[in-house]
Amino acid sequence: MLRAHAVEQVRAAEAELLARLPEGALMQRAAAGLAYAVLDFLGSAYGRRVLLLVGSGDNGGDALYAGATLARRGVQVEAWLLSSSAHEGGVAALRGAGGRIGRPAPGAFDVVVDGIVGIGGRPGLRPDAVAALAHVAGTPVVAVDTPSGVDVDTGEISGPHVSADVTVTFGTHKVCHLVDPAAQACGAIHLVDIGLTLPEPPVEALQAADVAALLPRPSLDAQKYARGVVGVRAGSATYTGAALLSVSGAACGLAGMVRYDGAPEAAAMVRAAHPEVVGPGRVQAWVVGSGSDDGAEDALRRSVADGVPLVVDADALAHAGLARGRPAVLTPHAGELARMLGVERADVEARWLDHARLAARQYDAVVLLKGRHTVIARPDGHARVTTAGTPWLATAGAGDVLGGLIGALLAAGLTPYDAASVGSWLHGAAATLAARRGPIVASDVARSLPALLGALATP
Ligand SMILES: NC(=O)C1=CN([C@@H]2O[C@H](COP(=O)(O)OP(=O)(O)OC[C@H]3O[C@@H](n4cnc5c(N)ncnc54)[C@H](OP(=O)(O)O)[C@@H]3O)[C@@H](O)[C@H]2O)[C@@H](O)CC1
Ligand SMILES: [K+]
Repeated sequence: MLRAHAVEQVRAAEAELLARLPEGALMQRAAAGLAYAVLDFLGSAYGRRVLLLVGSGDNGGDALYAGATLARRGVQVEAWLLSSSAHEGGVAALRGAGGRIGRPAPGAFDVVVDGIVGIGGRPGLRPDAVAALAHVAGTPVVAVDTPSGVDVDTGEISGPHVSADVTVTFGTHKVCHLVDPAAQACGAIHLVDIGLTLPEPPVEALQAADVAALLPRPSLDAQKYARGVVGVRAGSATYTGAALLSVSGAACGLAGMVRYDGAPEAAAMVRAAHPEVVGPGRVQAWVVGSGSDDGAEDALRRSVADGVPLVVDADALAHAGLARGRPAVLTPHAGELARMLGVERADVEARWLDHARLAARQYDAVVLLKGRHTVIARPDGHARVTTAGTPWLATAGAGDVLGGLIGALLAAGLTPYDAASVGSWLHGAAATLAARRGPIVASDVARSLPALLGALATP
């Protein structure tokens, strides 16, 4: 599990460790990891030029000590101090190693190291930092701990900030490394272990091993009903494709049986494409809403009346209040969530985590907010972020496949929170697998699921 902690938790863990270590030891660990990450990025040391942008705190200290290590390896290191004060030990170390302090000499740099602010920074950048970044625009950036200027605990961006190619962080991930839009400003993330002992994090991201451990597997004496029956109430005479795609996600093999309950035109197409799918009857989970047109409210009412877990998607989200307090996963994109909360879409896109949590609380259900990094929030505020995926997944009908897949996981007995986060991860990973062969459409995602599940050792 990839865990993202709050600054307050990191500070407490740091204090506990600092009390047991010689002075400066923790910063040396961080700086050593940073120096090797920069060397790795450069690919060689001798004759390369690195500019450190240094703020007043320990974030700048990390950059300066790492700069000293790089200078000793033959890198030409210059440090541009952006504040009237800078970490004294770090400045002395860089000078001692032959680094230069002051405004940068003319000529191009191979890398800029952003040591302006880390977890002690307030969102936004001061004018000096903005001017310094403009001066080196176009040079690759390695950010120390966090890209300066982003809001570390929320992933929000409210002013100028650094956009990094790599972010080297210490001890644990922070929320801004996972949650957009800040996560997009991090580039690739490299975690350096510095020995912190941390409590449960507020945000986490499932990894392949977590997904494999949570996947439902048939028992030795399995029978189809016990493995779970998932029912799909999606699609209509007008939107037959939504029925097919939702069923293709549900028919991933993770539940024992799929039932389809919808318009005869759609049902005929579903039967032709998926002969194993049967008609309406008892189910352990319902998937409701995609392409349901004006039948969405009725479909959701009937599904809620069954008392089983639900996936509420698309047209049914306008009636999501019917599912309040039920074991349910609501799967809006930003526009749908904005309508559910009565806010602007731009507000949701500026504050993903906050809005996903707000909706989860308000609807008393798990909310899966679809985006580049999908956020899954529980009513108690705990959240997971899906980092598996590919930009090719931004394609019509992909959400239908996701709804069906989550429904299968619910029917198989996963909690709504696990079903949503495992389903979202599988969906992203299946799309990534499919996109190896070229551009994809939604049905390619469903078609890639068996190979992905096989690789995760399902049987
Ligand atoms: N925790 C750990 O385990 C470890 C932490 N380590 C490292 O320490 C870092 C945290 O260091 P930190 O606490 O000194 O804070 P930091 O981020 O350098 O900011 C400091 C000062 O910046 C200023 N400032 C604020 N906002 C600003 C802005 N927008 N733009 C410009 N300036 C701004 C403000 O001072 P002011 O100028 O307002 O007086 C503030 O006090 C952490 O990210 C990691 O790199 C590792 O070495 C070892 C393990
Ligand atoms: K930084």
